[in-house]
Amino acid sequence: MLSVERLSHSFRTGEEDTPVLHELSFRVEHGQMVALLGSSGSGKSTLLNLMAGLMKPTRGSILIAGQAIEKMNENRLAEFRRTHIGFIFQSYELIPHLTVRENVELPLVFQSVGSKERKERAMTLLQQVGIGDKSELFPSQLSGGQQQRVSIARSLITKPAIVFADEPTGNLDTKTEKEIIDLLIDLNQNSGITFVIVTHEHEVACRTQRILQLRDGFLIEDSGSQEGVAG
Ligand SMILES: Nc1ncnc2c1ncn2[C@@H]1O[C@H](COP(=O)(O)OP(=O)(O)OP(=O)(O)O)[C@@H](O)[C@H]1O
Repeated sequence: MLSVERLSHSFRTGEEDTPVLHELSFRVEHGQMVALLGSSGSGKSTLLNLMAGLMKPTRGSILIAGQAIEKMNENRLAEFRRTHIGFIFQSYELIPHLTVRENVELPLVFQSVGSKERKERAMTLLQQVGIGDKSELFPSQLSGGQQQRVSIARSLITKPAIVFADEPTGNLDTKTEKEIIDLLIDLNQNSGITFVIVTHEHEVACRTQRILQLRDGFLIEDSGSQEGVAG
Protein backbone atom coordinates (compact mmCIF):
# COMPACT_ATOMS: atom_id res chain seq x y z
CA MET A 1 0.00 0.00 0.00
CA LEU A 2 2.61 2.55 1.17
CA SER A 3 6.28 1.80 0.85
CA VAL A 4 8.94 4.26 1.96
CA GLU A 5 12.39 3.21 0.79
CA ARG A 6 15.64 4.72 2.05
CA LEU A 7 14.04 8.15 2.20
CA SER A 8 16.28 11.09 3.07
CA HIS A 9 15.57 14.78 2.95
CA SER A 10 17.63 17.92 3.43
CA PHE A 11 16.63 21.57 3.39
CA ARG A 12 18.92 24.10 1.79
CA THR A 13 19.50 27.02 4.13
CA GLY A 14 21.85 29.58 2.61
CA GLU A 15 25.02 27.75 1.63
CA GLU A 16 24.32 24.70 3.75
CA ASP A 17 22.24 21.55 3.42
CA THR A 18 20.49 20.66 6.66
CA PRO A 19 19.52 16.98 6.75
CA VAL A 20 16.17 16.41 8.49
CA LEU A 21 15.26 12.83 7.51
CA HIS A 22 17.81 10.00 7.39
CA GLU A 23 17.33 6.85 5.29
CA LEU A 24 13.83 5.99 6.49
CA SER A 25 12.38 2.67 5.31
CA PHE A 26 9.04 1.14 6.26
CA ARG A 27 5.89 -0.28 4.72
CA VAL A 28 2.26 0.27 5.65
CA GLU A 29 -0.04 -2.53 4.51
CA HIS A 30 -3.59 -2.14 3.27
CA GLY A 31 -5.99 -1.83 6.21
CA GLN A 32 -3.35 -0.82 8.77
CA MET A 33 -3.68 2.09 11.15
CA VAL A 34 -0.28 3.57 11.94
CA ALA A 35 0.77 6.45 14.16
CA LEU A 36 3.78 8.51 13.24
CA LEU A 37 4.94 9.76 16.63
CA GLY A 38 7.62 12.31 17.38
CA SER A 39 8.30 15.47 19.30
CA SER A 40 8.39 18.91 17.71
CA GLY A 41 11.13 19.16 15.11
CA SER A 42 11.58 15.39 14.74
CA GLY A 43 10.58 15.54 11.06
CA LYS A 44 6.93 14.39 11.10
CA SER A 45 5.58 17.19 8.90
CA THR A 46 8.43 16.82 6.43
CA LEU A 47 7.80 13.07 6.17
CA LEU A 48 4.05 13.61 5.79
CA ASN A 49 4.59 16.23 3.06
CA LEU A 50 6.87 13.82 1.21
CA MET A 51 4.47 10.86 1.54
CA ALA A 52 1.60 13.03 0.33
CA GLY A 53 3.62 14.14 -2.70
CA LEU A 54 3.69 17.80 -1.63
CA MET A 55 7.49 17.87 -1.79
CA LYS A 56 10.13 15.85 -3.64
CA PRO A 57 12.63 13.94 -1.48
CA THR A 58 16.35 14.54 -1.75
CA ARG A 59 16.86 10.77 -2.00
CA GLY A 60 14.82 7.60 -1.82
CA SER A 61 11.42 6.48 -2.97
CA ILE A 62 7.76 6.58 -1.91
CA LEU A 63 5.37 4.09 -3.45
CA ILE A 64 1.63 4.36 -2.98
CA ALA A 65 -0.52 1.61 -4.50
CA GLY A 66 2.62 0.47 -6.36
CA GLN A 67 3.38 3.84 -7.95
CA ALA A 68 6.52 5.86 -7.22
CA ILE A 69 5.16 9.32 -6.52
CA GLU A 70 8.51 11.13 -6.56
CA LYS A 71 8.82 10.27 -10.26
CA MET A 72 5.50 11.84 -11.26
CA ASN A 73 5.27 15.25 -12.88
CA GLU A 74 3.14 17.96 -11.25
CA ASN A 75 -0.04 17.27 -13.22
CA ARG A 76 0.10 13.51 -12.74
CA LEU A 77 0.85 13.99 -9.05
CA ALA A 78 -2.07 16.38 -8.55
CA GLU A 79 -4.39 13.89 -10.22
CA PHE A 80 -2.92 11.01 -8.18
CA ARG A 81 -3.40 12.95 -4.93
CA ARG A 82 -7.02 13.72 -5.80
CA THR A 83 -7.87 10.09 -6.54
CA HIS A 84 -5.62 8.04 -4.21
CA ILE A 85 -4.90 10.11 -1.11
CA GLY A 86 -7.20 11.50 1.58
CA PHE A 87 -6.20 14.23 4.04
CA ILE A 88 -7.42 15.18 7.48
CA PHE A 89 -5.98 18.41 8.90
CA GLN A 90 -5.62 19.68 12.46
CA SER A 91 -7.61 22.81 11.60
CA TYR A 92 -10.24 20.96 9.47
CA GLU A 93 -9.79 23.28 6.43
CA LEU A 94 -13.50 23.42 5.63
CA ILE A 95 -14.88 26.04 3.26
CA PRO A 96 -17.02 28.39 5.37
CA HIS A 97 -19.57 29.44 2.74
CA LEU A 98 -20.37 25.85 1.71
CA THR A 99 -22.72 23.65 3.72
CA VAL A 100 -21.43 20.55 5.49
CA ARG A 101 -22.72 18.36 2.65
CA GLU A 102 -21.23 20.59 -0.04
CA ASN A 103 -17.86 20.49 1.71
CA VAL A 104 -17.93 16.70 1.70
CA GLU A 105 -19.02 16.60 -1.96
CA LEU A 106 -16.32 19.01 -3.14
CA PRO A 107 -13.58 16.47 -4.09
CA LEU A 108 -16.14 14.75 -6.33
CA VAL A 109 -16.92 18.03 -8.13
CA PHE A 110 -13.30 18.00 -9.33
CA GLN A 111 -13.87 14.44 -10.60
CA SER A 112 -16.99 15.51 -12.53
CA VAL A 113 -19.28 13.16 -10.59
CA GLY A 114 -22.96 14.07 -11.13
CA SER A 115 -24.83 15.98 -8.42
CA LYS A 116 -27.23 13.15 -7.49
CA GLU A 117 -24.42 10.65 -6.90
CA ARG A 118 -22.35 13.28 -5.05
CA LYS A 119 -25.21 13.98 -2.70
CA GLU A 120 -25.91 10.30 -2.04
CA ARG A 121 -22.27 9.49 -1.33
CA ALA A 122 -21.85 12.55 0.92
CA MET A 123 -25.00 11.72 2.90
CA THR A 124 -23.93 8.10 3.37
CA LEU A 125 -20.56 9.23 4.76
CA LEU A 126 -22.06 11.95 6.96
CA GLN A 127 -24.33 9.33 8.50
CA GLN A 128 -21.36 7.00 8.95
CA VAL A 129 -19.40 9.67 10.84
CA GLY A 130 -22.42 10.45 13.01
CA ILE A 131 -23.56 13.86 11.72
CA GLY A 132 -26.16 12.99 9.08
CA ASP A 133 -28.53 15.48 10.70
CA LYS A 134 -26.08 18.39 10.24
CA SER A 135 -25.74 18.19 6.45
CA GLU A 136 -27.42 21.50 5.63
CA LEU A 137 -25.65 23.56 8.31
CA PHE A 138 -22.49 25.62 7.75
CA PRO A 139 -19.17 24.70 9.40
CA SER A 140 -19.37 27.67 11.82
CA GLN A 141 -22.57 26.19 13.26
CA LEU A 142 -20.72 23.02 14.34
CA SER A 143 -18.44 22.19 17.27
CA GLY A 144 -14.76 21.43 16.64
CA GLY A 145 -15.36 17.70 16.93
CA GLN A 146 -18.27 17.88 14.49
CA GLN A 147 -16.16 19.91 12.04
CA GLN A 148 -13.46 17.26 12.23
CA ARG A 149 -16.13 14.63 11.42
CA VAL A 150 -16.97 16.64 8.28
CA SER A 151 -13.31 16.71 7.33
CA ILE A 152 -13.06 12.94 7.89
CA ALA A 153 -16.10 12.35 5.65
CA ARG A 154 -14.58 14.61 2.98
CA SER A 155 -11.28 12.70 3.14
CA LEU A 156 -13.11 9.43 2.38
CA ILE A 157 -15.44 10.55 -0.41
CA THR A 158 -13.02 9.68 -3.24
CA LYS A 159 -12.43 6.19 -1.74
CA PRO A 160 -8.69 6.87 -1.36
CA ALA A 161 -6.08 4.13 -1.01
CA ILE A 162 -4.68 5.82 2.09
CA VAL A 163 -5.64 8.66 4.41
CA PHE A 164 -3.04 10.90 6.07
CA ALA A 165 -4.18 12.67 9.21
CA ASP A 166 -2.01 15.55 10.48
CA GLU A 167 -2.53 16.00 14.25
CA PRO A 168 -6.27 15.35 13.75
CA THR A 169 -7.12 15.93 17.41
CA GLY A 170 -4.67 18.79 18.01
CA ASN A 171 -7.44 21.39 18.44
CA LEU A 172 -9.82 19.23 20.48
CA ASP A 173 -10.44 18.64 24.18
CA THR A 174 -9.64 15.25 25.68
CA LYS A 175 -13.18 13.86 25.50
CA THR A 176 -13.66 14.91 21.87
CA GLU A 177 -10.17 13.65 21.03
CA LYS A 178 -11.19 10.21 22.27
CA GLU A 179 -14.41 10.29 20.23
CA ILE A 180 -12.54 11.23 17.03
CA ILE A 181 -9.92 8.51 17.54
CA ASP A 182 -12.78 6.04 18.25
CA LEU A 183 -14.29 7.05 14.90
CA LEU A 184 -10.99 6.58 13.03
CA ILE A 185 -10.54 3.15 14.66
CA ASP A 186 -14.11 2.22 13.68
CA LEU A 187 -13.50 3.31 10.06
CA ASN A 188 -10.26 1.34 10.03
CA GLN A 189 -11.70 -1.83 11.53
CA ASN A 190 -15.11 -1.87 9.89
CA SER A 191 -14.44 -0.18 6.53
CA GLY A 192 -10.80 -1.20 6.07
CA ILE A 193 -9.54 2.37 5.65
CA THR A 194 -5.72 2.66 5.81
CA PHE A 195 -4.65 5.54 8.06
CA VAL A 196 -1.33 7.18 8.85
CA ILE A 197 -1.85 9.53 11.78
CA VAL A 198 0.80 12.10 12.61
CA THR A 199 0.83 13.02 16.28
CA HIS A 200 3.11 14.19 19.06
CA GLU A 201 0.75 12.72 21.67
CA HIS A 202 1.59 9.36 23.13
CA GLU A 203 -2.04 8.79 24.20
CA VAL A 204 -3.19 9.08 20.57
CA ALA A 205 -0.37 6.92 19.17
CA CYS A 206 -1.00 4.18 21.75
CA ARG A 207 -4.50 3.61 20.41
CA THR A 208 -3.28 2.61 16.94
CA GLN A 209 -2.11 -0.82 15.80
CA ARG A 210 1.42 0.29 15.21
CA ILE A 211 3.69 3.18 16.18
CA LEU A 212 6.52 4.52 14.04
CA GLN A 213 8.60 6.81 16.19
CA LEU A 214 10.81 9.55 14.78
CA ARG A 215 13.58 11.30 16.64
CA ASP A 216 15.83 13.90 15.01
CA GLY A 217 14.89 12.55 11.59
CA PHE A 218 15.68 8.93 12.41
CA LEU A 219 13.15 6.13 12.72
CA ILE A 220 13.97 4.91 16.21
CA GLU A 221 11.09 2.53 16.81
CA ASP A 222 8.65 0.51 14.75
CA SER A 223 6.29 -1.36 17.06
CA GLY A 224 4.93 -3.36 14.09
CA SER A 225 8.26 -4.55 12.77
CA GLN A 226 9.42 -8.09 13.54
CA GLU A 227 13.03 -7.17 12.88
CA GLY A 228 13.15 -3.91 14.83
CA VAL A 229 14.83 -0.81 13.52
CA ALA A 230 18.52 -0.70 12.80
CA GLY A 231 20.54 2.29 14.03
N1 LIG B 1 11.37 24.67 4.79
C1 LIG B 1 12.33 24.37 5.69
N2 LIG B 1 13.57 24.89 5.56
C2 LIG B 1 14.53 24.59 6.46
N3 LIG B 1 14.37 23.75 7.51
C3 LIG B 1 13.15 23.22 7.68
C4 LIG B 1 12.05 23.50 6.80
N4 LIG B 1 10.96 22.81 7.22
C5 LIG B 1 11.34 22.15 8.34
N5 LIG B 1 12.64 22.39 8.62
C6 LIG B 1 13.42 21.80 9.73
O1 LIG B 1 13.29 20.39 9.66
C7 LIG B 1 13.20 19.81 10.96
C8 LIG B 1 11.94 18.95 11.03
O2 LIG B 1 10.78 19.82 10.94
P1 LIG B 1 9.30 19.25 10.86
O3 LIG B 1 8.39 20.41 10.70
O4 LIG B 1 9.24 18.17 9.83
O5 LIG B 1 9.13 18.60 12.31
P2 LIG B 1 7.80 18.15 13.08
O6 LIG B 1 8.16 16.89 13.79
O7 LIG B 1 6.67 18.11 12.15
O8 LIG B 1 7.59 19.33 14.12
P3 LIG B 1 6.21 19.96 14.67
O9 LIG B 1 5.54 18.90 15.49
O10 LIG B 1 6.69 21.12 15.49
O11 LIG B 1 5.42 20.39 13.47
C9 LIG B 1 13.21 20.97 11.95
O12 LIG B 1 14.50 21.09 12.47
C10 LIG B 1 12.86 22.18 11.10
O13 LIG B 1 13.47 23.35 11.60
